[in-house]
Amino acid sequence: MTQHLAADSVRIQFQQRIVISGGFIHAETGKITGLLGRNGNGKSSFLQAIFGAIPAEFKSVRVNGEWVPELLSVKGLAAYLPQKAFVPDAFRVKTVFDLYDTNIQALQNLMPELKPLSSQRMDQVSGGERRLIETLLVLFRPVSFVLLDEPFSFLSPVAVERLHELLQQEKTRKGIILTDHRYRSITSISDSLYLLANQRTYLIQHPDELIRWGYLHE
Ligand SMILES: Nc1ncnc2c1ncn2[C@@H]1O[C@H](COP(=O)(O)OP(=O)(O)OP(=O)(O)O)[C@@H](O)[C@H]1O
Repeated sequence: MTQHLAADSVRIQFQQRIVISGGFIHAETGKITGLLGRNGNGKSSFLQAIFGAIPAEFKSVRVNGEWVPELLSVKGLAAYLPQKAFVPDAFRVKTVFDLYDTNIQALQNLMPELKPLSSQRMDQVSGGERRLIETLLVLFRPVSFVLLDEPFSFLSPVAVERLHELLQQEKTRKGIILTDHRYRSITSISDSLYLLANQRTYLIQHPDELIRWGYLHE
């Protein structure tokens, strides 16, 4: 059965400054929902507030019509990839996959480049390798929804391609919300697309709207 996640009336303020006054997004299992926006427009804050990692002045988050105050408090519901690295440096890659109950061998078959990394410590892998590892840890959580903040950062084109394939594969089991500045990656993979601008989210129906809102040049 398709599951639905709807967040609306999201209002986020830091001190006196309103960052988002009317945030709305809808995601569902089987689909990838892309979120675009210029630097500082509030994409990370929006995802964090929906997940429950930061407080919002106001928000309404519903899953299948039921109000859920914090996604993060409901077991098996959602997982979130923060923009910044989150796995401690001293952990070995294999240990982290074990802790996350993720089958590293199955992933290594899909991504052979992970093989030589499994015995390395997190602070010994490259920036792109670390990003990929942390993205996979979150993407493969046994949850209904994943929220991914800039999973393509630091990734080489071939790693981006592989991650595209894994996202397409995982969306058959999950609803995925994705934000990144590699906008072509987002537009090519998303089933629905939102833009954050002027403190609001807008559902984008046509790529031209990205130009009209000043996200892209003509
Ligand atoms: N904890 C905080 N305290 C005060 N201001 C904050 C805090 N977190 C974020 N901001 C501000 O809120 C605004 C939105 O930040 P956010 O990181 O959500 O934007 P973003 O769209 O994800 O940006 P980018 O694409 O550059 O990562 C920025 O102006 C930022 O400086």
